[in-house]
Order: sequence, then structure tokens, then C-alpha cells
Amino acid sequence: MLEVRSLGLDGVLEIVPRRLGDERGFFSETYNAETLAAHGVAAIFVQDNHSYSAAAGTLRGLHYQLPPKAQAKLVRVVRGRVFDVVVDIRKGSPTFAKWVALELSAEKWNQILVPVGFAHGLVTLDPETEVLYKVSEHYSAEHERSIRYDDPEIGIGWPAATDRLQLSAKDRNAPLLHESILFEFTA
Ligand SMILES: Cc1cn([C@H]2C[C@H](O)[C@@H](COP(=O)(O)OP(=O)(O)O[C@H]3O[C@H](C)C(=O)[C@H](O)[C@H]3O)O2)c(=O)[nH]c1=O
Repeated sequence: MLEVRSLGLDGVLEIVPRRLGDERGFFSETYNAETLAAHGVAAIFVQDNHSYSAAAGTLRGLHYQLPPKAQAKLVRVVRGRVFDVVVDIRKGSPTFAKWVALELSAEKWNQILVPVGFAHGLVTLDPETEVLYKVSEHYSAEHERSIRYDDPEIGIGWPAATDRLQLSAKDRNAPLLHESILFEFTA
């Protein structure tokens, strides 16, 4: 019921649930803990989030929560398209500060799994884009952190979705990676 492939960073996966079509349309199991566990995904999710972005070029991130509220995320798009980015922020990791990106869309029906220890961000590629995602720990403003989306130490190749990016003040003023409290890497 699932296609799963590694995106080249520890535990960062593209997941594509099957869509079972018939004359009415389709049915898809978009989350199944047992099926994910069978593919080595141990995270259990406790909260669903839904964000709507009116404009293409809306950039959200890079975000993460610190322990004990560190979150794994399972992200998908039900309308529009996003360029989704995951960054390894585990100090001592052989892939520290490395990033991978994936286009998520309703058309592709794909999802990205963001493990604990990674920062997450996205930029919308279409107007009126809606992102649904599950998180493995509840929201905690106290433990929430941001890193600058354009930190040269990370060097994310954001697409020129539009000539003007739209960001929250929090994201526009986020600290750089080297100024941030990060995760410890355990081999
Ligand atoms: C994340 C979150 C936020 N909020 C409140 C806090 C603010 O009053 C408002 C907007 O929050 P924020 O500006 O952090 O939302 P985004 O910029 O979309 O951030 C999210 O999008 C990026 C891509 C992520 O990966 C994070 O999971 C998440 O932080 O919702 C809640 O009430 N619960 C929550 O779980």
C-alpha cells in the first residue's frame, strides 16, 4: 500500500500511498502506522496540522522543536505544490547542515518524512496551496525554534518560485545555524 524511498539523509523518506481508483474517484490510506512501521518508520503521530498559503512564494521555516518536544513530521500537500526542504541539524552528524528537497503536490500524492533532529521548511510553488502534516509531539511554543532559510552555511537552493518571497517576521528574523541550539548526533 506504500512506496517508500530514501532521499539520502538518515531517515528522510519520500512516501507515496496507493490511490485505489474506481468509477467514483479514488480511496487512499494516507497514514497507516502499521504499514509505516513495516517500512522502519517508528514515529507515532499525535497532532495533525493544516496550513493554507494564499500566494505562491510563501516560505515557512526552517522550523523544529527542541527535546523533550522534538517532532518527527509526515508532510503532504492536498492542493497546489511546495518545494519541501529538510536539513540535518544534529551536531556531529556526517551530514550536518546538509539538506535535501522534494516537490510535494496533490498530483504526485507524495509525502515526506522528517525525522527528529532535522529542521523543516517549505516554499509554495502555486497560489492557494494547502499543506497537511502530522507531528509526533504536540506543539510547544517554549520548545519551538527557527533557523534562517537563507543561511549560507546550509546553502538551500530555493526555487525562484516568484520574484517576491512572503515570510513571517519570525522567519525573516530567525537566527543562523551556528547561533542556534541544535541536536546531538548519536551514531
Ligand atoms: C506549528 C504550530 C503553530 N501554532 C500557532 C502559532 C502561531 O500563532 C500560528 C502560526 O504558526 P507558525 O507561524 O509557526 O506556522 P508556520 O510558519 O506554518 O510553521 C509551520 O510550518 C513549518 C514548515 C513547520 O515545519 C512547522 O511544523 C510549523 O512551525 O499557529 C499552533 O497553534 N500549533 C502548531 O502546531
